[in-house]
Amino acid sequence: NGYSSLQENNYGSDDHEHRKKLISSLKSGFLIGYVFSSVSILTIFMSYCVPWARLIKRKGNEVMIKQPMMTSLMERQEKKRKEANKQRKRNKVKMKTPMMTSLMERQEKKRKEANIQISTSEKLIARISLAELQKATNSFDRGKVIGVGKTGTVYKAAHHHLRFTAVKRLFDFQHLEKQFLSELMILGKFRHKNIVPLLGFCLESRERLLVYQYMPNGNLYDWLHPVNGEPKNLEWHFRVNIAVGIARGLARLHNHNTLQLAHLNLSSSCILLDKHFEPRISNFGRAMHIMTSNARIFMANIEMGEWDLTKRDVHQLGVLLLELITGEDPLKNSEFYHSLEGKLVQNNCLLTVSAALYCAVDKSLLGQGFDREVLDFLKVACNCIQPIPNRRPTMVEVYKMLMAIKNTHPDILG
Ligand SMILES: Nc1ncnc2c1ncn2[C@@H]1O[C@H](COP(=O)(O)OP(=O)(O)OP(=O)(O)O)[C@@H](O)[C@H]1O
Repeated sequence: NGYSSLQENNYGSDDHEHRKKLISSLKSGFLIGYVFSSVSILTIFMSYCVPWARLIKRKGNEVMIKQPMMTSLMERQEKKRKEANKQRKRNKVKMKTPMMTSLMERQEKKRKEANIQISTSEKLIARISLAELQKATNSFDRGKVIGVGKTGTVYKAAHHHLRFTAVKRLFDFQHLEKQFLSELMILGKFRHKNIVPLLGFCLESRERLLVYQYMPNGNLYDWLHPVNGEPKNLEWHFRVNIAVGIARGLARLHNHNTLQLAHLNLSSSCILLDKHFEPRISNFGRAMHIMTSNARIFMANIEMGEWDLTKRDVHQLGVLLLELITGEDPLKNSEFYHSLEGKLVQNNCLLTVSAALYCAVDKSLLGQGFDREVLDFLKVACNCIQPIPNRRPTMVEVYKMLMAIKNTHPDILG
């Protein structure tokens, strides 16, 4: 039992020793395992995370580097695009500018000039309201129409203070603005017994109206060429007086001290007759300043005689004198006037031509004791229509020649 208990004791201490060793080896193994696995996990973690981190960092850096480059590049491109757009616009403007600007400038200049002319005219001629003219013409009643011209319709208007006037309502103001202003400026300045008096004007929205003194005997054309052959006898002394009056009015126009003008649109239809058959020249829409036009022509080095505007008026008056004495309508019988001019060129002899022409004279004028004057009148007319302008007399000379004829019988008209 003792041996067995000793053996048991020996065996018991060995077992204890062995267990201790086992535990310590287990502990160290466990520690090593723990350390190893921790290191492994850390290594694995590092091996994954660090490259990512680096990549992110690099990318971040790249972005940070790229960003300013990109931005400046884009900015430059944007700037270039804007610059190109601006340049394109500038080119467009450059292409348009000379034409557009000059057109706009001219329109603006015209508008300013028109305004100045209107305000100048306002000082000379009364401005009348459209409402008043509507009232005076019964709202432009057709029954009040006394004539229709190329530029407008003329109405007889009744006013309480002016009695009767002739109101000319222009058709299309945009195209006729120049004529309107021309009439205003000229008739505002010229007051003469042989020029139609302009009493007022109206300028409202699109309406342009001119108000003249009413001429009860209408126009000369209607007297010389009656409609439907209605006999309208215009006696010799009336015809002479009309011729003298027209020449007087034109001479005044050509020789005014501040404003010399050529009419350039003379015909029997623009000669109005007042109640005493005194002629009044109308239609100044085409009139021109002589000095300005002559100066321009002189600078262009063109022979003055050919272009002297006053000589055109003299020619037109010559045709009118022939119309007065022959009764031939220049609009319907242009052949008569052409053949007459042809004869003048061929013969250059007024007496022969006048003798031939004498046959064409209105028969009602002959055999009344004025045949000599009728012949002299014809000579004046032929002188005025000379084909070479320099050979035509001046308007003052025409006036004097006609006055001499009239004065042969001064008692006729008093
Ligand atoms: N002040 C007036 N008094 C009386 N009748 C007038 C007056 N003004 C014009 N008339 C009449 O109206 C007609 C037309 O006149 P207007 O001046 O418009 O005609 P026009 O001679 O053809 O001129 P335009 O070419 O400028 O139109 C004249 O022929 C005349 O019979």
